[in-house]
This record gives sequence, C-alpha cells and structure tokens, in this order.
Amino acid sequence: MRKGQIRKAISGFYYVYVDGQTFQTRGRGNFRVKNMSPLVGDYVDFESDNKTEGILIDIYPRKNELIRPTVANIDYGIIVMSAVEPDFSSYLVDRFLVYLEDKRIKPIIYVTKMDLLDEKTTAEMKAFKIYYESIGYKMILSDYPASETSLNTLIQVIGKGAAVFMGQSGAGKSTLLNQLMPELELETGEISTALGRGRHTTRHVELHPIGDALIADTPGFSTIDLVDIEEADLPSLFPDFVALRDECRFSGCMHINEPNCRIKAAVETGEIAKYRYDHYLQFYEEINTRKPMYVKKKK
Ligand SMILES: Nc1nc2c(ncn2[C@@H]2O[C@H](COP(=O)(O)OP(=O)(O)OP(=O)(O)O)[C@@H](O)[C@H]2O)c(=O)[nH]1
Ligand SMILES: [Zn+2]
Repeated sequence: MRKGQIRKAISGFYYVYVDGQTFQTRGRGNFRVKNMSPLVGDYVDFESDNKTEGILIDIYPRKNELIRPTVANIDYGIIVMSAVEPDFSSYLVDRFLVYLEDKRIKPIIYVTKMDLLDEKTTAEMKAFKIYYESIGYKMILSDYPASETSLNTLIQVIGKGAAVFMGQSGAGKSTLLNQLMPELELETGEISTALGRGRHTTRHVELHPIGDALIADTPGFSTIDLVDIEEADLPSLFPDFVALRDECRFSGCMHINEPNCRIKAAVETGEIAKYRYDHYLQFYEEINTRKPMYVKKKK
C-alpha cells in the first residue's frame, strides 16, 4: 500500500502523484458503498503492482473541500481583484476573505490592472495594502504583464501549499494563470472576444506544481455564498476584530448593540477601518435573513 495525492481526475480515472511518479488509478467498488467520491487534492492510499497503474483503497480526511472548482485540501485562496475594470471593491475582497477564513484557507490578495491607475488611485490602492497587511493578509499590487518579481512573490507566499485562484469575471485570473503556466493557454477576455467563441466551461481541474507550490489550473467562484457561515462565527473571521475582542466588556460580544464594545470604539478612532465594520454588518444581516431557508449543518 502507498500513500499519494490525486492531482487530476478524468472520466473515472484518478491520477495519483507520489515521489515524482504518477499512477493512473480507479476507485474500488466499495467507494460508492462508503459514499466517498475521490476529489482532486485528496490524499489517498492505493495499491499497485506496477509502475503506472493502481487501485484506490482509502481517502484521508479532508482539511476542506471547494465546489467550484471541485478540489480538496486547499491551503491558499488567491483573491484576484482588479484595480479598475471592474473597479476594486473592498466589499468583494472582504466577502472572499470571510469565506476563506471560514474554510480555514489562507487568503492572498492579488491586485491586477494597477497599470491603468493614475497617481491618486494608486495611492488609494497602497492605503488598502497597508491596512490589509496590518491585519495579516499578504497583498500584492501587480505590474502588467506580471513581472518575475510579482509572480515569484506570489509563489513564495504559497510555499509548499496548494492554491486556488478566485475573483470576479474580468479580474485577470486566466491572464495570471497563463503567465504562471504558459502551457495552459486559458482563454482570456480579449482572446475570446476576438475569436468570437464562447468560453470553456467544463474544464477538468488539475493541480500543477510550480516551484514548491501546487496551483489549481481552473479559477474558481466569481461570486460566493456566505450561507454556510454560522452567525456566531462571523466575528472570529475578521482578524482585526479578533485582535481586540478580549477588550470588549462581554465575552462573545457581537460588536453590534453591546455596550463598552472595543471594536465599535476602534471604528470610531479609525484603528479598525470603517469599511470593514460596515461589511461586517452587511454580512451579519445577510446571514441572519437567509438562515431560516436552510437546515443548519451539523459540524
Ligand atoms: N491593463 C491590464 N489588463 C489586464 C490585466 N490583467 C488582465 N487584463 C485584461 O483583462 C481582461 C480580463 O482578463 P481575464 O484574465 O480574462 O479575466 P478572468 O478573471 O479570467 O475573467 P473570467 O474568465 O471572466 O472569469 C483581459 O482582456 C486581460 O488582457 C492587467 O494587469 N492590466
Ligand atoms: Zn465588541
């Protein structure tokens, strides 16, 4: 028996990587019985009596699981956000951050289209970077086309982790992935318009090694749902709130109506960015009003 990682899945075959070798494997019948379906990213046990093929025996518990793209055990979520076209939105950034924090995926913010900014808007982006980095998030303001420096910084932050790119349509995800993996030839906005054909929508996700990092070649979610997030967990998904929450009068303070709330005081003084707090209130409202429509998940 050997242990490896599924890095690609195509029509019932799972390609398991171990020590520089890839085995084409199939699931055993008992997978269905046990209600397990293997995902790209899964660590698995498999049996093999040769150097190229094998049979999956078991799947190790997952750290996390994403739906779009369908992949497991992701360490980093690269939030690709354009500075303009579409305009930079701290609301969307915070939405992705909260979503990733809840899934225990470390976010990295990667800003594209900086080349289209003037001095004033460049300064605004730098202010966002200072704030986000002060609360522990790496934020890369990329040049265009992305230089070795920008790309290397990104790969270095990912380290030995596995990463998925995400962000709204037109943010530059495919452009960035193509720069990291030129062999991919993902269609970008420009090319698909020029050729007048539609986009690929049914790509198979694959984890590609780049340096020490593993990168999912299919970008994910242009929009995200916060529906899995428990209301009581929301304050813990804002690291800037977490840093000060012990100074709130009440433990378990939701930082909304409670008296002597350190977070509200910090928003007043500017210690916590007002937009972060406003987004917090919006997410809180959204989670609250949607909850009754869904059966609560047992964790
Ligand atoms: N000027 C400039 N243009 C960029 C930059 N990054 C991407 N673009 C352009 O922005 C457009 C959209 O980029 P894509 O890479 O297709 O964006 P995407 O996020 O993959 O978009 P979807 O496939 O719709 O999700 C393309 O025309 C790119 O050439 C950048 O940093 N600067
Ligand atoms: Zn509070």
